[in-house]
Amino acid sequence: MRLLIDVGNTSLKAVLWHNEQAQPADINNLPWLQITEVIYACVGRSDLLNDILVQAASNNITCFEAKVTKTLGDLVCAYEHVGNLGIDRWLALIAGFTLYPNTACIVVDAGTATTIDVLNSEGLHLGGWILPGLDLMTSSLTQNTQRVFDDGKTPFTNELGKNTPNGLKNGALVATIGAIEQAKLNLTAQKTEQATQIIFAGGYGSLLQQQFAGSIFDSLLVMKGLNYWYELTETV
Ligand SMILES: Nc1ncnc2c1ncn2[C@@H]1O[C@H](COP(=O)(O)OP(=O)(O)O)[C@@H](O)[C@H]1O
Ligand SMILES: CC(C)(COP(=O)(O)O)[C@@H](O)C(=O)NCCC(=O)O
Ligand SMILES: [K+]
Repeated sequence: MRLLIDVGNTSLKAVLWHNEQAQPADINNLPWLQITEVIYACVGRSDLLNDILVQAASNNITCFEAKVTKTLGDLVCAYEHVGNLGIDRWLALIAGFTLYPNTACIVVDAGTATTIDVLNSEGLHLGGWILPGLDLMTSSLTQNTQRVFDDGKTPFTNELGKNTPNGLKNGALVATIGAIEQAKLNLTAQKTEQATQIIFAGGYGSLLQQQFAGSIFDSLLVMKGLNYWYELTETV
């Protein structure tokens, strides 16, 4: 059984991977006797991992930290300085490429930040964008203006706003939708014949997925990426 950990900027997520399936993990009560290895990725506070890594060491369990490399199999990273790309983005790309081989993908991870990454059907990462996540978009406006307010109950929809919370929430949503639409243009410019698969992950992934017909939401995308990263890296 593998322990997979993804430390984001809002929360640490952990699952136990066994028989090709994820089970929820209680990080305060881990079944160390059954864990064979720990594989983790961190873009958030690395100190959140200290306790778990100490426990793993005292149980003689090896820990692997996933890192971005220029290539992984046929997948090629767009960044010149690959160490600057968020590992969560790379893992989501690894999962997208593995789950949808020979298919152009737009991978959207909507958490604290919303990242949008474009991958062509050959596995070439063309690049991407980092946007404030939906909550950061709205809070940056309410915190830096006198009169823009949220009421804590208005949902995000794609309609025109007719009051302030509506204008605020919907503005954040359509800005994000617009960026994803813009990402699609980068693939049509590449004359990709096959349809593009849009894949969503992250806390707001499910909400965004509903805006794009034919797209999918995979709450475990980064975890699957961790598993594939480990399997592909070990065999190289
Ligand atoms: N059902 C949900 N579960 C978790 N987070 C959610 C949910 N709906 C919206 N969110 C928002 O998603 C963000 C957290 O997403 P997550 O992918 O865990 O972030 P990160 O990877 O940055 O830690 C927060 O802004 C949170 O308010
Ligand atoms: C963009 C991110 C903050 C997203 O993190 P998250 O919203 O998942 O917490 C993370 O991928 C990151 O720190 N990236 C480094 C910069 C880059 O990817 O270019
Ligand atoms: K993200």
